[in-house]
Amino acid sequence: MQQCCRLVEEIETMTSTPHALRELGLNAGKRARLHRLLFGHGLGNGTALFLPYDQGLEHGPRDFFANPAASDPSYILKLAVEGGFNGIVTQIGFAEKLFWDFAGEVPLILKLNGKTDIPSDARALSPVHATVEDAVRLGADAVGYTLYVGTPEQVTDFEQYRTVRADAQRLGMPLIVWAYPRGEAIEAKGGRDSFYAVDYAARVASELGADVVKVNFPHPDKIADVPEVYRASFSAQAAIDAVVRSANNTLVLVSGGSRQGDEAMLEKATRSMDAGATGLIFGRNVWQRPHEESLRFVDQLRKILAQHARAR
Ligand SMILES: O=P(O)(O)OC[C@H]1O[C@](O)(COP(=O)(O)O)[C@@H](O)[C@@H]1O
Repeated sequence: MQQCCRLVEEIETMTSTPHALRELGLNAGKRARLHRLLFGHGLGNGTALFLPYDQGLEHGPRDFFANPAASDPSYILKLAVEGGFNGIVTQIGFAEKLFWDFAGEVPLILKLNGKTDIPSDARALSPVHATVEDAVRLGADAVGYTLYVGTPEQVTDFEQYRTVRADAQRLGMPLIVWAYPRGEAIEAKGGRDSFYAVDYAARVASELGADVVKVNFPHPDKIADVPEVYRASFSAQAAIDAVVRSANNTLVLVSGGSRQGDEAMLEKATRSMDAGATGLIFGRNVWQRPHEESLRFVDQLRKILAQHARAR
């Protein structure tokens, strides 16, 4: 019994240490761009608030029903500038045709792959349709790649990812991996939001050389993989702490997900930053509401980030 309590205590005191940028072993280009993203925009304190805008591809126009104005990318760009975001994530189409209007005002993260949700997720694979060279040409400060961890297409995904990673390394472009567990095998092990799946995906991204990993917040009740001895004290905070630890020297961004109440989102944000995450990447929870309300919500998120400055 005593031994068990000691183990629980030891794990609980292994708090996640946020890494300083200079400790990450990045090449000069990656470090310069990440520095610009984290210290030259947003609050400029090393934390980040990113605005993802690829849901029109990933989910379809239904995501804009709650706030039809948000289907216009110019509306979102304006929101990103007014909200003081560290960057906006778009696919190549909007980056090519619309971004020039706001060039330099808000950093671009070019998403290199993406898919629709029309076919089932059982064999999910996100095809690449833009290159790291496109990102350089468009003045982007990072690229994004969705890696579906656990699907039968994982082998192809890893091969595709290898080329992107090598290009990003060569061109000094920070690589943000959307580490998303998917497929039947994952469902059988507790589901895409289980602790097992999210924690494993964070580790995979880190081992495969991601500079930044984007994860969903793990569901604290889905903890099948947590050793019995630790289970009784397992909490939402312990779950996200462990995920940040698994990401190791890869910076962590926590995803928003579908629209929830503000209280739940602010709690998720606080827990993530307390765990050592670098920042948040919230889309639908920001723009599926009227403009002024979006800005008020962003302001609350910024207050949380302001309390969690990170080292250079
Ligand atoms: O695969 P999912 O969970 O349906 O969601 C994917 C979407 O979520 C994001 O990763 C984050 O955006 P949200 O904050 O709107 O969830 C988007 O980049 C992407 O379009």
